[in-house]
Amino acid sequence: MDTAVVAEGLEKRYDGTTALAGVTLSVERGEVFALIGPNGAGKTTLVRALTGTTEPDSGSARVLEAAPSAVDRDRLGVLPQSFSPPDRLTARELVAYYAGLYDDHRDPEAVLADVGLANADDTWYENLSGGQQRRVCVGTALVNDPDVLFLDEPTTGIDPAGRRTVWRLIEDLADSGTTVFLTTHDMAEAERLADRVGLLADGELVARGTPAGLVADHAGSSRLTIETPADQTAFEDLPFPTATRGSEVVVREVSPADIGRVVDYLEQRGIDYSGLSWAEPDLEDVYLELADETELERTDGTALARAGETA
Ligand SMILES: Nc1ncnc2c1ncn2[C@@H]1O[C@H](COP(=O)(O)OP(=O)(O)OP(=O)(O)O)[C@@H](O)[C@H]1O
Repeated sequence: MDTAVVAEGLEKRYDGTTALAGVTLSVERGEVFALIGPNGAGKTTLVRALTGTTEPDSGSARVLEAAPSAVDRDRLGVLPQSFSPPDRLTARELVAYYAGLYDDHRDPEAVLADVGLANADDTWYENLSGGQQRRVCVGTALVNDPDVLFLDEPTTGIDPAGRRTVWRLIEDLADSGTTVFLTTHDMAEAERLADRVGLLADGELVARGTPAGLVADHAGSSRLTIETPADQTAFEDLPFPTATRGSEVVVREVSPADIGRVVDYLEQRGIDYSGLSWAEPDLEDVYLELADETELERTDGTALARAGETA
């Protein structure tokens, strides 16, 4: 398979902040690649470096075998994280306007219908809801039927049904051969859409792989979560590993067939519980395993800073 997007050793610093600390990755043609990671990890900076809207300090990027700023614009679609089209154009006028910027483009009416805006197409952009505005923006990014589409948090602010509309749209584009590079905080979105996922933390790509591969490598086993005032010691005779997490006890390596055994154990020992839930590990567990430390450091830091302020 040919490569559509390549980053080699990309570094970018802003004053004292390292946004990208040497990122190397490649995305094959027709692949959907999802970039996940905490706030401030460098995702938008990486998208900007790959689309030619920021210059890296070092390293290089290629899209469709060209430097990002030299890619044929007809072949590239970009939805930036912050995108403010003119407020006093209707959804229909906006999509038609962006269509007019390209030699070849899709039918704007069909694009509006695809993003679920066929009924709001005569409303000024400024009067659309946040989610409707984001749908218009998604429409403008793909109106030229690009070969490579960068979507920086495409479904932020879009309601659950609308999110599924956008997901189906992305799936259809991928089925027709479009390469999609997506950033998202929605693990269900990454897991559903992506062939491969990359996890960026502090400007470094700390893990990459298929969603299933990442889950197998980093997310641990299935778990039964029990809401209970009892702690782990009440569970020590269970033949499964357990851990106390706040007001819950988490029992690991429990298959669906074992749930009955655990419930019998609770009943026989008279252990109080108010809820039970069983879950397979998923991409969210991968994220929590690999990126949670960044959050803990950050929140600890904030708490300490606050303590210092009030002391
Ligand atoms: N133009 C800029 N000037 C100064 N610092 C910047 C600039 N752009 C990004 N940064 C910093 O670089 C780091 C990475 O930011 P970036 O926006 O790439 O993160 P992100 O992963 O996209 O975050 P989010 O999930 O919140 O969108 C942050 O610390 C941010 O403050």
